[in-house]
Order: sequence, then C-alpha cells, then structure tokens
Amino acid sequence: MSRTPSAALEAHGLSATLGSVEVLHGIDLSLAVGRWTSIVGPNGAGKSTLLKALAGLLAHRGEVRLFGEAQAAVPARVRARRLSWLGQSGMGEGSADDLMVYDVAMLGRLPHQRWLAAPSETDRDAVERALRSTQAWEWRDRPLGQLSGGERQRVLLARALAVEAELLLMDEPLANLDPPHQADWMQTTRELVAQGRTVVSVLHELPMALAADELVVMNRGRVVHHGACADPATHAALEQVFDHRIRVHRVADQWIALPR
Ligand SMILES: Nc1ncnc2c1ncn2[C@@H]1O[C@H](COP(=O)(O)OP(=O)(O)OP(=O)(O)O)[C@@H](O)[C@H]1O
Repeated sequence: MSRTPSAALEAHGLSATLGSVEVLHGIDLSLAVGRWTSIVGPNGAGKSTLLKALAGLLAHRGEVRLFGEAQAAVPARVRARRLSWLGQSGMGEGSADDLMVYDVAMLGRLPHQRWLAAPSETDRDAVERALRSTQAWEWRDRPLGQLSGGERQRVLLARALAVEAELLLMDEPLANLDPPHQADWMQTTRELVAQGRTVVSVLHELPMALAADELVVMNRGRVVHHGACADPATHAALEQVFDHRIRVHRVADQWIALPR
C-alpha cells in the first residue's frame, strides 16, 4: 500500500557552493504537503540558492526528497509535472522575448505533452485558465518582450500556474507587481493551497510572507527558524535576523512588519 507523504520537500544536510564559496551550510528542512511556506531573510542569506537546490536546479551536497522520493531518482519529466518553478523576475527569460504571451504560457504544458505533439484541449484550457487568473489573457497575441515588468511577471506566473503541478516554488513572485496584483497572487496561492497543493515562495514583502502558513527564516546560508506565521517565536526570529530594525505587529487582522 502506498503511503501519502506528509512532506512535499525535505532537505537533509543540504549544502551548496557557488564559485568557490559555500553559501548553504548543512540545511535540514521539511515542508509539509498542502501548506504555503514563505522563505525570508536578509539579502544574500541564501534564499534563492536554497529554492534552486530544492527544485533540483543546482548541484548540491546532502539530500533533497520530493514527495518522499530522492529527488535525483525522480525522472526529469515526472519532476517537471509535479514541481512548477518561477524564477526571479524572469531571469534567463530574455530568449523568450520574441514569443507570444500565449506560447510562453503554453511552455508550462511541455511536461504534459508528447514529443512534437500539438497542444491538446486540456493544455489549451489550462493555459487559458492560467492567463485569465493573472489577468494576462488579453495580451495573449503580444510578444513577451513588449510588456512592462509587472505585465511580464504576470505572464511568467501564468506559465508556472499552467503546469498545474502539486508543488509550486516561486522566487520573488511579487517582483514588479502592483498592490492589486500582489493581492491577486495571494488569493491564487490560497486557492491552490485549499486544493491541497503546496506553495513555497521566497518573499521580501514581509506582510505578504507573514500571510503564509509557515515561515522559514534564513541567515548566512542557514535556516535559523521554521515555524507558524502566527507564532511569537517566528516573529522574534524575524526581528532578530533583521537586527531588530523591524517589529512585527498585528494590524487589521494581519501581521505586518514596520521599521523601528
Ligand atoms: N556565482 C557566485 N559565486 C559566489 N557567490 C555567489 C554566487 N552567486 C551568489 N553568490 C552568493 O551567495 C549568497 C546567497 O545568494 P542568494 O541569491 O541565494 O541570496 P538571497 O538570500 O536570495 O539574496 P537576495 O535577498 O539578495 O535575493 C550571496 O552572498 C551571494 O553573494
């Protein structure tokens, strides 16, 4: 009988070196299925590096497990269906500038398509749903390169959503988004989690990060705290990692972090 794994992602003794510098130092972490976890910490803490290593996009030491299986043993195509990735501000997306928005979002369906096969109705439905959910549908016939930073981010978000993966890893998904679209992103994330999906986001916007279920607080290549967003110990860790230059408050039913 197969057992439903309780962790979507696990890291055991995860270390990573960039250039000649070790930037992640022996991280142990378990991210539960069906939860939204935000990763926060100061610039250079190792958040993006950790997310890339968890996604299988970066060589590392130690072990990463995806839904209970050693990540390295999961075939690339299966992993691409189960895990959707949104990188930082479309870094490395320059080559997609000439593609139409619709085709960019359709790239999210590649893991579901047979080699050289035309998109199926399921693929087209998923792409339309994703583009509509980020209000990018009306740009579907425009080249990606003609869009503003925030518009582009909404298309790349749609591509990540079009995968319809069980697990979404997003690095600074709110970059360039205006406040209403940040709120939309949060709504979408909550809906995904309500459907049982797992979301992991690296966020600098602390009020948004504190709206998650759980917070992973990083500093200097280590996880210094992992706890519920409502837990005072999590707030204390957050204040500490930012040298007590911020303070977490409860305002209008949400957690916010104000400079002090
Ligand atoms: N190619 C590289 N060679 C050496 N060090 C690197 C390289 N790339 C990144 N680093 C360093 O690795 C550390 C972690 O970087 P990372 O991008 O993971 O941090 P981050 O927490 O996501 O930061 P930010 O909040 O600024 O986006 C930083 O100190 C960075 O300078």
